[in-house]
Amino acid sequence: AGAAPLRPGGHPAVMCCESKRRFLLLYATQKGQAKAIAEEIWQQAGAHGLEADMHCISEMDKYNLETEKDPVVIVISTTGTGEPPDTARKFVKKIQDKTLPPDHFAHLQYGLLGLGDSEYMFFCNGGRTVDRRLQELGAQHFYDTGLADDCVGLELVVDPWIDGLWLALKEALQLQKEKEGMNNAVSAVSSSLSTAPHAVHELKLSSEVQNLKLEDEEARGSDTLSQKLDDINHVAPAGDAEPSLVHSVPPVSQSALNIPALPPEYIEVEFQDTQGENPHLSSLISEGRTFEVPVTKAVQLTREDAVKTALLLELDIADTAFEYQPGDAFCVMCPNNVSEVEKLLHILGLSEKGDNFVCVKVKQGTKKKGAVRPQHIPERSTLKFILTWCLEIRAIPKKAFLRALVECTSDAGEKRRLQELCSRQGASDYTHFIRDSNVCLLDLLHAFPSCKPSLSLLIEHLPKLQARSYSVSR
Ligand SMILES: Cc1cc2nc3c(=O)[nH]c(=O)nc-3n(C[C@H](O)[C@H](O)[C@H](O)COP(=O)(O)O)c2cc1C
Repeated sequence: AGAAPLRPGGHPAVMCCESKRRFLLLYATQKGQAKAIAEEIWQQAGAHGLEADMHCISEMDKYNLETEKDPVVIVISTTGTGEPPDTARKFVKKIQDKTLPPDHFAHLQYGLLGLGDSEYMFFCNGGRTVDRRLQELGAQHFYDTGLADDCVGLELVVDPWIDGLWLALKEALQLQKEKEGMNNAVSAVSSSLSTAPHAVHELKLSSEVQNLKLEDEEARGSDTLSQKLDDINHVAPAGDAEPSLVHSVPPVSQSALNIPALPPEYIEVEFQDTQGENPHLSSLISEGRTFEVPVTKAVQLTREDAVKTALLLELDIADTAFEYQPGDAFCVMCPNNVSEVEKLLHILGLSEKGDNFVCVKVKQGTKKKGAVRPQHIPERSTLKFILTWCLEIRAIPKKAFLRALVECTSDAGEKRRLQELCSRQGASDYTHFIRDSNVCLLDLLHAFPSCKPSLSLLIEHLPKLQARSYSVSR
């Protein structure tokens, strides 16, 4: 019920709501990404008329897979050398029990999203282990397993996986409803139904997405930003017959659009005149200590034409005192590029305010359920600090972000194109011109010059700038 039909320039039609159907959502995380993704699924569920009953997989007193009738969604990462996260240990031990019969989970329908990093030998092994064992115990997929690679960007798999999840869940719930109905009416029929083929939504995600490769990082450098847009022929297409980032062709350009509901605003920012220090970088990480160390050597290991650039960086840690051993992880925090931050400030009309302290609060009376102040924005820091150290300004904008940007765009043509890009009808344009092209916020703001978002909107929609983890080896 989240997508209401919208005619060009029209208003969303009122749609009736069904009572919300439940599904169980379990996450197993080591560093927080699987949890953040589960929270995103939890948040989106409402707009799809569904309710996610979400728990950490370790909270085994809060759910019971032995009796679970509703579909189960599992988001699980990998740590160590192909191990499931610590929070999943007990769960894995429980399902590994050799005495369990092969139909132990025959009643269970599930979809699994594994997180990993292809730089590691045992890619997504935590998720694969759980997936394999659930299959051995008779559980059935209602949706293809997704394996997301942190090395090229989890979102390349996570976003389409979540987009496809809703239809698959609805089909699974419908099937379950029919099954229950049959069960109630004629018990004899139920046994044959349980073995009937599933109306599974075949996405073949896992195989497709693993083949995605990272675009040359160099092409994302700030100096080449606008060049990139020209290069990929999105701003200046060959002719009107060709679609581009800013230009659509029939049928998209002529159709009525189903666009997502406008996400409610929930952030308020206030500039303060006070002076002071920005927080120490260590406050941006949840565990461990931070050290600022010089980079003493940087060598490009790959050729210029390599699909993915690999760099050997040497850090001088002579002046730091800490113990480490093979298997430990270092988290490297890379700030956003200074000139990109400056460009963003300029477009936002906030160049003068970069050094002002900003107070970020939840907007009073917001309609967003459970709105909380983003934890990754410090209580007291300057605007430049937030844009440099806290927000992932190069993230690929999600459809909800595009939907919100529509409201800040004055040019009618640009507004319509942004509506198309977040609409159901424009789904393949979104994939092609935004996701696959690695378009980021600055690209969009260059391509749609009448779009003038507020700082609060950016804080609502730009994800946390994550520290990147690297394992220590001998
Ligand atoms: C110390 C460490 C070990 C890891 N080991 C693996 C591994 O063996 N296989 C893999 O596919 N990914 C591995 N990863 C990558 C993580 O699974 C990946 O970054 C994931 O997105 C983390 O999700 P989380 O924050 O929910 O734990 C490892 C990451 C770290 C920091």
